[in-house]
Amino acid sequence: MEPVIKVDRLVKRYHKGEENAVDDISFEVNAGEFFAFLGPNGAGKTTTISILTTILSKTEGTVTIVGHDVEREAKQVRECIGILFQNHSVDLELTFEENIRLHVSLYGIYGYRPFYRLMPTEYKQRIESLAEMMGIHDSLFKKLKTFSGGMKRKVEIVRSLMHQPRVLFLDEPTQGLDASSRRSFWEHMQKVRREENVTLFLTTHYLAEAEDADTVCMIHRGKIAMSGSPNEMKRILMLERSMELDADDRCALKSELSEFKVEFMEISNGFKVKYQQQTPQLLLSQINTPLTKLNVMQPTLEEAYMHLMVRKDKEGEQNVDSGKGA
Ligand SMILES: Nc1ncnc2c1ncn2[C@@H]1O[C@H](COP(=O)(O)OP(=O)(O)OP(=O)(O)O)[C@@H](O)[C@H]1O
Repeated sequence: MEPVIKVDRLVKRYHKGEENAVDDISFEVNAGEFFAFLGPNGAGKTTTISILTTILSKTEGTVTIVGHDVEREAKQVRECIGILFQNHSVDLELTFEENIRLHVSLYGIYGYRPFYRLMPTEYKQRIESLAEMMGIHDSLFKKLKTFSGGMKRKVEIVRSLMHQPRVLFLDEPTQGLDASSRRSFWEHMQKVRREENVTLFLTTHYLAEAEDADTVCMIHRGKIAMSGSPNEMKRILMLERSMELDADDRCALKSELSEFKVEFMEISNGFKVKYQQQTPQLLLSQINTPLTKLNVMQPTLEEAYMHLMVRKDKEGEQNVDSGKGA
C-alpha cells in the first residue's frame, strides 16, 4: 500500500539562513498510523509540518500526501488534510456552530446559509456526530467566549474533521491546556482515530503523549536522529532498566544483592537494582528476604529522548572541535 505521507530528501534553507533548517530528511507514514515528530526547539518541526501542509515552500526534495505533490497539487493536498495549530484560531463572538459554518463556507465544503436550519442535512449530520464524538454536543449553539481552553480545542478538532481528511496534523495540540483537558483531548483523539480512520501526524513537547505512537521520529538540528517505535528506541538506546526493592530486614536484602552479579545502589527507601541482562523475574526468584516493596521501573520515551539528544549534542560539539583542529 502506498504511504499516506512520503518525504524524500527534504531540504529547507531559509533566506539568509546559515544552516539548513531541514537538512535532507526522508520518512514515510502509512495509512492509519500515529506518527510523532519530536525534537528540541529549533530542530525543524514547524518548518517540516509547514511544508507538508502546503504553507511553506521547500528548497529541495519531494513530498507527497496521499499521492499528491505538495507544490504541484497543493489544492488536492489541502483537501485531504486537516490541521490543528498551536494557537487557538476561533472566533469567540460566534457560536460553536457558526464557527464551523463559516469555516466550511470559506473552504467551499458547503455553501453558506444564514441559518443553521437552512444548511444541508449532510452538514448537520456531520457537525452533530463530530460534536457528539467530542462530548460537546450540548454546546453547539453557545458562544465560544463561554468555552474553556479544552472545549475550544475540541471545536477546532470538529472543524478540522468536517471534510473527512485522511491525515490530521497536530502541531503541539495540547499546548496551554491543563492536565485534565490534555487527558480528555487524547481520549477523544483515540476515538477520532478509531471512528474516522485518520492518520495522525503529531509534534509535541509533552513526550508522554507520544508513548502510544506507532512511530516516533526524533529530529535534531534539521536531521533525523532516530526513528522507530517507542519500544524499539528504548531498546536501541539500551536505557537503564531498574527495580526498586525494600525489606524490613535491609541488611539481609543487601547481602543477598551483593552476591548477585547486578549493579545496585542504596536509595532513601530501599535499593535500586539495575537489570540489563536478567529479567526481573529471574532476579526476584533468587531473593529469599521477604520484600516490603517492589517497583519494576520501565524506561520512558522522555528518557530515550533525553539520552539521544544529549548524545547528539555531544557529537555536534566533537565535530566542531575536530573542525577547529583541522
Ligand atoms: N522564517 C524564518 N527565517 C529564518 N530562519 C527560520 C525561520 N523560521 C525558522 N527558522 C530557523 O529554522 C530552524 C528550525 O525552526 P523551526 O521553527 O522549524 O523549529 P521547531 O523544531 O519547530 O522549534 P519549536 O519547537 O521551537 O517550535 C531554527 O534554527 C529557526 O531559527
